[in-house]
Amino acid sequence: MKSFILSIDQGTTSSRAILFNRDSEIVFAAQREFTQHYPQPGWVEHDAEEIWQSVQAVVASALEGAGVRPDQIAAIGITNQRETTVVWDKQTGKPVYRAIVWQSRQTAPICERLKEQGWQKSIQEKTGLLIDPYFSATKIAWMLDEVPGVRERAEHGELLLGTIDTWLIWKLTGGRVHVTDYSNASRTMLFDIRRLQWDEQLLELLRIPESMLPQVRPSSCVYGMTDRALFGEEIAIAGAAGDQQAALFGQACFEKGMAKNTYGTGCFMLMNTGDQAVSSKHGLLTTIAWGVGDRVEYALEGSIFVAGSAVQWLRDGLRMIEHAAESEALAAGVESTDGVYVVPALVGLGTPYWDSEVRGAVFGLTRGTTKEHFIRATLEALAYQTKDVLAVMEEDAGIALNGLRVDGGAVRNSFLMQFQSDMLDVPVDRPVINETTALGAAYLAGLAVGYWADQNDIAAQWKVDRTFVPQMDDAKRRTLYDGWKKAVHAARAFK
Ligand SMILES: Nc1ncnc2c1ncn2[C@@H]1O[C@H](COP(=O)(O)OP(=O)(O)O)[C@@H](O)[C@H]1O
Ligand SMILES: O=P(O)(O)OC[C@H](O)CO
Repeated sequence: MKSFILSIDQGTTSSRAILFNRDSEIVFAAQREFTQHYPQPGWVEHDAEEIWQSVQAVVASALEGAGVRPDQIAAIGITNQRETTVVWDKQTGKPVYRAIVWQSRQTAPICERLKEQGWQKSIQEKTGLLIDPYFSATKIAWMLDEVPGVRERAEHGELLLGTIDTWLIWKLTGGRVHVTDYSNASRTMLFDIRRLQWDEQLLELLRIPESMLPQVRPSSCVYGMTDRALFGEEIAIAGAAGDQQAALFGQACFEKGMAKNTYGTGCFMLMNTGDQAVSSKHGLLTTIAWGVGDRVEYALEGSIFVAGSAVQWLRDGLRMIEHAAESEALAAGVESTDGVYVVPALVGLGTPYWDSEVRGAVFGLTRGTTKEHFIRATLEALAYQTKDVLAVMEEDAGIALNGLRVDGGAVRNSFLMQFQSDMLDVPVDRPVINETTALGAAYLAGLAVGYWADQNDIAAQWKVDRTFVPQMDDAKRRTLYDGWKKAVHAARAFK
């Protein structure tokens, strides 16, 4: 039996390769950042070739660092920044343009046009998504329409498209396999999440030739073998999922009603809704969680744009702290925020407000306000935003949460986690392994090749590091949260 699973986590700012053993322990992790391109205000692009090079480099470092040979790897799992899209030439393997990143707003005019034409309802019914430049569909349309020669080449069947999972699998297999998984397909705004197929009407609407599209497969299955030239060995690529869905899997949220929240740059909260694709009335996204075997499961997703990045802003913009970790002791050093609220709407607000015009605001300042109050109010804002999302999620799903599993860089902050539990009035579970995204991809790959027996085997491996239990009384919780609601309302009025 081979000893390790190699997980490739291709994120927005860095690529990571992590080797896991059968006890879900990290054997070795390697990470490399790559270039962010901002060709115009609001545009974000990546060089897909540089991404591929960064992935090769971290895989090589992980194998070398761990002293592991390729023949000791049972399978590779891939997880990726979602929605980011690449179009490339089938013959040469060269991208026709840089990858357009999920954050990029260059397709806002296309989205406005689709909204004006009345497509919102039908697009939400088919894809579970809202019309927004965030998703892949309009990024593809933009490349076809704006990059000279691309439409013609696409119509001649010379070009392929894909999200980052697709690009990496294509590269890893030496250009032999063009696939994606259900979870990534469900972020394109081209995939019918109930019929489980590309939607002909949306392809026609955006004039995207079908020949460019990858085949959609389950998230746990052998997509192909790596090109022998890469590792001198063929290794099965056996798992793929978008990073937030992979984190849900890595947190073993397998039962309907289980949820996780990832506190990174932003926050992404996902709740497993089982085999039901629940439609949201409050700005949540309905998305495919994963396909394992012949079963597809769904999730509701809420997006908070600014979370850990608010702490970065305290550090780099306001220079109130030198390291993110200092925020914890400073916040805990005061009894309360003394009535201060920070609304960190630095790039607008996501779920449930979807207000791209609102900007950050601070309320309740007095002569007595200190840096500590300000820092505490910023951290508390992460917890309030999460409560905003959870409130609509519980309503849309008709499920009351009885615990939240957390991960991501900011969960190291125990003050924040305790306040989160107090605000939600549910226990918050921080697991031993914080790299749940990579772990989820490893699990998906491991399941496909029999490295782990089944999901029960995996669920039994999930271990809690610390559970934060609610300690705040109801009246205080209500008063604090009412203040937050008022602050958001006032911030939105200032436009
Ligand atoms: N102790 C801490 N308290 C609060 N925020 C933190 C702490 N440590 C890290 N962060 C925040 O977590 C984020 C990094 O988390 P990570 O999961 O690596 O994010 P991403 O994957 O989005 O790059 C940063 O925005 C950082 O400010
Ligand atoms: O790369 P991350 O961790 O910032 O995640 C990006 C999300 O997948 C975008 O939808």
